[in-house]
Amino acid sequence: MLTGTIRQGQGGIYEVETPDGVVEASLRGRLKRDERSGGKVVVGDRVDLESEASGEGIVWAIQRVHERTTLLERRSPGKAPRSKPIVANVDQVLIVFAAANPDPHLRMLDRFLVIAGSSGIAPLIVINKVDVKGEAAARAFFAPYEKAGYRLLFTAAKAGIGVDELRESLCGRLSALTGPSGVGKSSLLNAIQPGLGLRVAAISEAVNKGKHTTVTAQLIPLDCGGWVADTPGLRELGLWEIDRDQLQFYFPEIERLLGGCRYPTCSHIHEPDCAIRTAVAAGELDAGRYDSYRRMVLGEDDF
Ligand SMILES: Nc1nc2c(ncn2[C@@H]2O[C@H](COP(=O)(O)OP(=O)(O)OP(=O)(O)O)[C@@H](O)[C@H]2O)c(=O)[nH]1
Ligand SMILES: [Zn+2]
Repeated sequence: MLTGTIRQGQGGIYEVETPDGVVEASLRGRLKRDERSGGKVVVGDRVDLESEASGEGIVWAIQRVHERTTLLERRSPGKAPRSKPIVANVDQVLIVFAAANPDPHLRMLDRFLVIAGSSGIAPLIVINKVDVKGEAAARAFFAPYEKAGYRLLFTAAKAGIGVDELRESLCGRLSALTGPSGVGKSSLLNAIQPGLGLRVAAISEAVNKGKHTTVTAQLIPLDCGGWVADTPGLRELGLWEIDRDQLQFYFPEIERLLGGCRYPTCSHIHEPDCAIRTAVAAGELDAGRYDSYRRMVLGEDDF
């Protein structure tokens, strides 16, 4: 028996990374029936394999899926909301934005942070292209995020700023990568490990060409151990639905103030004596972050 990690899966055949190398495996028995009824084995899943002799030599069968630590799912809105699992066992979500070129869209960053938070996965915010306007300016601009308690890394892919630190954060872990187009995701990955960005870009390209129904997430192995997952589904932000009354828990700086409002069921939108709105008025809570919260609660955060 072998234990491994699913790196890729298509048409019922899974590529599994094991201590003995990468093998191909397929589902057997109960797992196969589960698959038909909607239960899914996804990229990142840890699985037990058993070998079966066949005419073509040894074939591997997936016998058991280990319990998942986390699961990134895409939740589609609609009358019958469906959730589609994308990647299992992600340790951190890397959210890459540029300090400039393109200018950062903070309301979009907030949306990414809520998705990570609601999935129970630690986000790591990477601010790239700090060479354009300087690192000090970038740090000042993103100060509300540091204050909220998020971890930020400031990088410049070409100048090599922050690249070693980023590599260190990735080694030995399974990281999901996301962020808008043109912020330098591929450039950063190439700086970490030559050729890495190219592999990820090839996946994104297939997705952008509208083939995303057949392209699933893939784990790309790192030389230093661990993987980067390019998760096409994570980019389709409009399709993620988050329970509105849960949103307050995914803004850490709002969550810390909970309990201070007059009404225990306060939505922090219109009620009197709201601790959150009081903090915004006093300049203690970032007005932009609150605006994101408000728009998400009211369903006005489409972009
Ligand atoms: N000044 C500066 N330019 C950068 C930096 N990193 C990347 N770029 C440039 O920004 C542009 C976009 O970089 P990519 O690495 O392709 O960005 P991406 O996020 O992978 O873009 P998509 O593939 O569209 O998602 C390229 O012209 C890069 O040369 C940086 O740190 N500083
Ligand atoms: Zn309130």
